[in-house]
Amino acid sequence: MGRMGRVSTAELGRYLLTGQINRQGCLRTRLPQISANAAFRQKHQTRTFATQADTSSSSSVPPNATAVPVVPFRKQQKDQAKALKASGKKKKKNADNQTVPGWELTVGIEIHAQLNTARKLFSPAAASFNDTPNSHVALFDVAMPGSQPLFQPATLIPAVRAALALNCAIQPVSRFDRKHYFHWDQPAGYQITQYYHPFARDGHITLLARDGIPPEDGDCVEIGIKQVQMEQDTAKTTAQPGEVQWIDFNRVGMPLIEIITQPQIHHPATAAAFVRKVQMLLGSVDACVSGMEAGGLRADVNVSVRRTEDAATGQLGTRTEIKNLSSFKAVEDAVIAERDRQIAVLEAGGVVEGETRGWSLGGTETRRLRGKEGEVDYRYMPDPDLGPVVIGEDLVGHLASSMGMLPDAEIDELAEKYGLSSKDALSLMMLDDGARIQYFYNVLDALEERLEISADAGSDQRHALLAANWCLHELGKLTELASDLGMTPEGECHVPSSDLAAILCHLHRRDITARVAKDLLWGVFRGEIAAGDVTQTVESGNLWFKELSEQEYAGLADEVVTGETKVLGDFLRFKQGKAKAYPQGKLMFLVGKMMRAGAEERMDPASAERVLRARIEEVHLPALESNE
Ligand SMILES: Nc1ncnc2c1ncn2[C@@H]1O[C@H](COP(=O)(O)OP(=O)(O)OP(=O)(O)O)[C@@H](O)[C@H]1O
Ligand SMILES: [Mg+2]
Ligand SMILES: [Mg+2]
Repeated sequence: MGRMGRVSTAELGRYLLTGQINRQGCLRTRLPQISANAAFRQKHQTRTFATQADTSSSSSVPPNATAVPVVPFRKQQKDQAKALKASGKKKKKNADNQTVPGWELTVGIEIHAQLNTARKLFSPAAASFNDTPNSHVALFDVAMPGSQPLFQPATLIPAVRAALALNCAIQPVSRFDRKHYFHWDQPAGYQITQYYHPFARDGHITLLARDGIPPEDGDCVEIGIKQVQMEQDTAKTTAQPGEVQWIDFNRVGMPLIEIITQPQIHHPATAAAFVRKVQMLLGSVDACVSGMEAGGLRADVNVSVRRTEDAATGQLGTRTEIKNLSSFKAVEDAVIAERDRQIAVLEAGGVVEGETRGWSLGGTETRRLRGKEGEVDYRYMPDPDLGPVVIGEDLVGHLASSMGMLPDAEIDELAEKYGLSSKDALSLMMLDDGARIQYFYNVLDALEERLEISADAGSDQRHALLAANWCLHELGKLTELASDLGMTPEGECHVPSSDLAAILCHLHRRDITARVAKDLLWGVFRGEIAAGDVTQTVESGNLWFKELSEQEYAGLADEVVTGETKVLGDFLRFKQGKAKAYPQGKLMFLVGKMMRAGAEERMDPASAERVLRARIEEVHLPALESNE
């Protein structure tokens, strides 16, 4: 399809009859599959397990690992950052770059988020992600003459939930307008949107320090939300070499909400924190199931600057808008770059022009896309085919009362109940588009069942903290490689929650060592241990933890201390008050020696450390002193 050309009606007709235009190529790029197995083994020398179920060649690869060939977005970004560094254009660290003396930054954000619905906004075609291109298209979606919009009321459910999570007032009556502009991704030549009569207004969210706002913003900052409106998404286009664009009309007409903030953000990190928090809020009320990484959320940032002494006038500087940012980091980086560009223009005596600009991932500057917003006449007009949207108080009341706990309350609860740091709690909630926390709850349920602990019994929640740490950190290690956990929104992945619970149950009871537990995790992940077979694997591999006795530990401790007079001297100096800090490093050095000297599968590093420390204090130091 040529550049800037509208899709001809004839061509669309051909598509509708045969389903055959531009089917190919709209899929995400597929890179050669990386052998998860080989790379894991290289990186982590872990125990391997013979596959229980069968011995066919594919058995050691996790069931879905082959279906995840895409290089994770995070890794792409890391690579780009690396390349940038290597090219010598080293940037100032963002943390030190939140303010410019003499200038005030103002940012307002528009977020477009795909709603979690079964149908498109005005047609009964399925709203589905990543399906065969052009397979969910109704006549109306491609503006076939004679087709009419059919508002799908069910789309209001996630929309209203989202607006409630953003503390908005739901409007009893809202209306749809046509906003005209011509682009190949929009067959009708206009987008149906609610700009002038949105369904929700006057909201706000509160950003806390833990959300990542910079110290300049204090403990918390409230960002006003001007309005939330429903609108149609455009088709997805993929640029091809030779000025060709591939178009996927599956996305056209998908229901979006646009969230528009007041211009109340004054630091780059706050802009990123805002978008991150909105994503988390929308996910937590099930309004949106796919985040920025998956393209379900896109942000436009509006940036202006003014001299500090002009702040009293109440007049903001001229804004420019940077469209279509697709990561939190891009939001922060683009705001910094645009702020600095505008300041440079003004300091050189120029004027900032209102314009739309673009940003490339990993870039260092924004670039002009088109001129003054005011020059574009969208010719807004009420859509004559659509009546007003009337939202009843009963619906709003029902959705408000069935919404469940919002993220801030949940983070506080995770911290209070299980002793998680709020940083870890936040990470659990953000990972896998919100599915990781569900996985944690699944693991915790299964673990409590095995340990026969009732969910709210007593204050001893060490098992929950253990589960949280594994769901976050040990699972995180599995994904360090360009591989995927295959996490579903229901909180299940290549490591079934019941199997992780089995591993953690044995670990919690000290039936196995942490080392063995980690090996089991890798075994389950690689498919070498079939679902439900954890305990059997421990049994058949004779991996149970038969811990050394106290005497045996003591014997090993004495063995490794022998001849270490210099090291013992450090402990003595501490004992005699000649050194301030306990020589913990030296202690761990000796623990390491102990672990190597004994049978690893029979030793717990914590027990080794405890006995060693006692032996040094009670036996070896007194001996040393009496020798002096
Ligand atoms: N001087 C300013 N500096 C920074 N941000 C501003 C300024 N004036 C307005 N904004 C912000 O710009 C955004 C304007 O978004 P809005 O959707 O209302 O208009 P638009 O950008 O013209 O529309 P669209 O991009 O959807 O066609 C808001 O978030 C608002 O807070
Ligand atoms: Mg807008
Ligand atoms: Mg805008």
